[in-house]
Amino acid sequence: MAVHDHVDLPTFIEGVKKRNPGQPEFVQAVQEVAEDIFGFIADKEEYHEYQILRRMAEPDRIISFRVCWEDDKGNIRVQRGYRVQNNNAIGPYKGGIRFHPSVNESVLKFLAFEQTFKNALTGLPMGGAKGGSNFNPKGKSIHEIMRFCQSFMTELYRHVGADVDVPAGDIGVGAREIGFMFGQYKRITNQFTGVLTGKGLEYGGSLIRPEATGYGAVYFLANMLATKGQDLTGKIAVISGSGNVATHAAEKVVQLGGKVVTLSDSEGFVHDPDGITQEKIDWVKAHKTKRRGRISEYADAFASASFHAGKTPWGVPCDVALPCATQNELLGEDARTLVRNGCIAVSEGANMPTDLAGVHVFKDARILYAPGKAANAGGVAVSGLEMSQNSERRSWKESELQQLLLDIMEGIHKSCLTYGRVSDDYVDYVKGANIAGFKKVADAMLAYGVV
Ligand SMILES: NC(=O)C1=CN([C@@H]2O[C@H](COP(=O)(O)OP(=O)(O)OC[C@H]3O[C@@H](n4cnc5c(N)ncnc54)[C@H](OP(=O)(O)O)[C@@H]3O)[C@@H](O)[C@H]2O)C=CC1
Ligand SMILES: O=C(O)CCC(=O)C(=O)O
Repeated sequence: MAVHDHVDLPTFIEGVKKRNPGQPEFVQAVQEVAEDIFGFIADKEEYHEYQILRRMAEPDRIISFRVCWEDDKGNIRVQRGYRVQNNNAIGPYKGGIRFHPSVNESVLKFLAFEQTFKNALTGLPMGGAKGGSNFNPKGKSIHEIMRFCQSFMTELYRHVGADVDVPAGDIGVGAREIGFMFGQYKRITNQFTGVLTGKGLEYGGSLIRPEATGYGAVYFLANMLATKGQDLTGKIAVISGSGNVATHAAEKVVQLGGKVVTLSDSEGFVHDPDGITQEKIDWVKAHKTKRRGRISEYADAFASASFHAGKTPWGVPCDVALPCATQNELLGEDARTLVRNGCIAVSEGANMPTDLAGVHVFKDARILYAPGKAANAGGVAVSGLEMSQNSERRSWKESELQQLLLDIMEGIHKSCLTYGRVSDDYVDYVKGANIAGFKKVADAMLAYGVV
């Protein structure tokens, strides 16, 4: 057999940097994966010959388009929309849509790349994609949001479809925005299909999809703790974010006997040493989704809490941490603080919330550390189940879906053990998730030859 040139890891990363100038988030995501995959494929010639990792790190296509909409004062506004379709080797493209001023090609490419591995880990047939716009929903009226969503879909509709690419929500996109986009897709195409997930229950949505990402991240955490003979009872949890993922993660921690002491948003964090109970979580949910308020107002509503402007919550001593806001919100120094303060487990509800330096701190300290692509896969998994229900034209019971979510998170945890066990007492979950996700997609790509 011919022996093909093997580039080494530094040369590979240099190549990724050169081909993707000014895209630090994408380079970071690829580097984190490549650090593990290079070891795994060292003696596997076929993966080299067919340039599998190199091909995975080049999106199938990037669609970028203009989105025009009219604000309430009659001004014409122009935004940029994207869909990055990274890889559909194992199923239709699948992944959320983000509306946030920080959205750019680098951010969406990293998210679509990560999504490819995450979706493979779920065991369901879904490829990886991500989309969005630099549109800022904050401070916009509901009619402005609606007009923007309709305009966004007026271009996106030609690139998506129930068997082609199935978007869902992400930062700034919840059930309300999915409703506006689904309505516009239906109107343009005159078809009622499962083109989006995260829909309302009245029109094809799935039970427990809103809860699934946060709950799943806590199930993964519980699975990790169980390997050490521990559970969440009495554990102090520090959580960042106060959106969909953070509030549902908090809810599940409380249900499993833990005490949540922080939540945050982009302006700072609240610390409530008395614990953020279910009643307080319900207040936060209503505050964020209905009143569209800021987390600082939690400290006005609950006397036991203090607000820390411009700060992240990682300095608050805890047993477990769940970063559930955004990428690179937990840096190397924060990771060192968490470890120093006795944190024994970190489960990422957000995508790539820990920077590379932080990842290395957690690995070196040998604490239980689950990367987002494993820990937050519950959301897209239930999206996959929503697609199945739409295809069958029926709705499954909540108890069935709850059990499936538990089973899928346990399955992902097992895959991480299979590929990430380093010694009797240490599992590298990053390595486990990267290799398990890679192998499935890579083997499908090999089956297709060079395409
Ligand atoms: N929704 C889902 O099913 C899934 C989401 N994820 C990931 O989870 C994370 C949170 O998503 P989700 O809860 O859905 O989004 P939401 O829009 O519901 O909430 C986002 C939260 O993160 C905060 N946030 C956003 N940007 C920043 C920033 N730059 N700095 C600090 N805080 C920030 C927001 O604060 P503010 O209100 O101030 O902007 C808000 O509290 C993202 O990384 C997303 O990709 C992963 C898997 C599935
Ligand atoms: O449910 C989905 O399709 C997407 C979820 C998502 O965007 C993610 O897993 O990051």
